[in-house]
Amino acid sequence: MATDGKSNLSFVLNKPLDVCFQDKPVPKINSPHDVLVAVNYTGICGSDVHYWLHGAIGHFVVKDPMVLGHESAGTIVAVGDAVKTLSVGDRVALEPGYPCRRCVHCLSGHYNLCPEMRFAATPPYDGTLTGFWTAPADFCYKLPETVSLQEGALIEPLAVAVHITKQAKIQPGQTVVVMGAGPVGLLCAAVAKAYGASKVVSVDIVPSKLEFAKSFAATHTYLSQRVSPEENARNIIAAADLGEGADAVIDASGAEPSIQAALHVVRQGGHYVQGGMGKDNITFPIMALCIKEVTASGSFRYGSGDYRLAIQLVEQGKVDVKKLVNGVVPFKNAEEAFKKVKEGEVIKILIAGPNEKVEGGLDTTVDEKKLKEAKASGESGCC
Ligand SMILES: NC(=O)c1ccc[n+]([C@@H]2O[C@H](COP(=O)([O-])OP(=O)(O)OC[C@H]3O[C@@H](n4cnc5c(N)ncnc54)[C@H](O)[C@@H]3O)[C@@H](O)[C@H]2O)c1
Ligand SMILES: OC[C@H](O)C(O)[C@@H](O)CO
Repeated sequence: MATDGKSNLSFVLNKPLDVCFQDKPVPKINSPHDVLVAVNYTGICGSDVHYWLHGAIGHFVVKDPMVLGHESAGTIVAVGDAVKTLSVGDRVALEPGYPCRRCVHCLSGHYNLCPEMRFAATPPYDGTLTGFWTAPADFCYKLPETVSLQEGALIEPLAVAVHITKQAKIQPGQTVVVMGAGPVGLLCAAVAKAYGASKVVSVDIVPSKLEFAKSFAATHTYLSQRVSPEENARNIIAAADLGEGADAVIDASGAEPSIQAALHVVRQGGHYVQGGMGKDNITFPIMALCIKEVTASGSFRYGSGDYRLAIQLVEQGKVDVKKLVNGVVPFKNAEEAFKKVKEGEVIKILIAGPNEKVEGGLDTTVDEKKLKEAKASGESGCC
């Protein structure tokens, strides 16, 4: 496809709360192993919203204008000479971070830990809210015929959940508690179920999120109370009849009270996984970790095999990512979509690529009032 002279409209963050649309040059295929993709749909992640609001996450600071977005699916429009696995017209989920492939972490199979990672919409690298995107072919995953491009945009957060849930080492029949019922927590709950968990308990501070969790993947839910972490933990164990405690507990909230309760919910010898990213430092119940011999793991993004497994879970109908999507907005309404996510009015909203036609609107099902109350009380663990 000839892309010379084509428009490549992109959604650019200049500085906090200052965004614009820019027509950038269509990127060139610079390696014979790369492909050029027309982006069809992009989801908004909490980290995109955080950059939009604050211009930084930890030591990643937006110093120059940066294109936002990293949860995308698209259609191949050109391939480099060495590409054998993809052809023009293939629909793909985009894995948005490219490691160096040479360092000790890459060579040991943990490329998500590569210090040279170039991750979309993490400064200084541009993101995928753009018309055309170049990528190494092996970081573009062909979607099966039964998986739509909109579902394809949800593969990124699902891969995050796959990676988190893998660390929890769930065996068939085990019990799992997931703290937080935002997109990542909901997807962890669904993956835990797909891994064979017999009970999956979703915990949140917003009732409507728990209602949705019950309809999505949770077998039990618990509305966290303003009581001690120990008491919340006892209540969770009682509510789901977890006996000595849960075999595995995943934090997908990043909130300190949730992390504290998690260490009291997990059984002796159980697994705890930190998926949520909240404050850098918190008070952590280290005695519970020690005395119960809990195996605790961190989880960051995704690595070998996670994208493929995420796509299989969708293809096999084990995780219905469509249910998370409240609506699709045209590219020109990207800022409006960011506002909706910020206000907690949606679970997942997709922004159509600049060359995509969009029908329909937004379905806002989340209990906005409760969420605002929670945010005002400082309980939310968003990064
Ligand atoms: N580890 C990774 O690679 C990775 C990748 C993406 C996102 N994240 C992080 O995962 C977390 C979840 O992402 P998300 O997109 O679902 O975010 P989100 O903000 O939509 O979801 C967080 C949920 O936690 C709930 N919550 C807040 N305080 C709570 C408490 N005390 N107890 C129980 N629940 C509570 C909120 O109501 C919300 O539903 C975020 O912290 C995000 O930064 C991590
Ligand atoms: O899904 C990937 C995550 O959004 C990113 O790693 C971000 O949260 C930190 O850079």
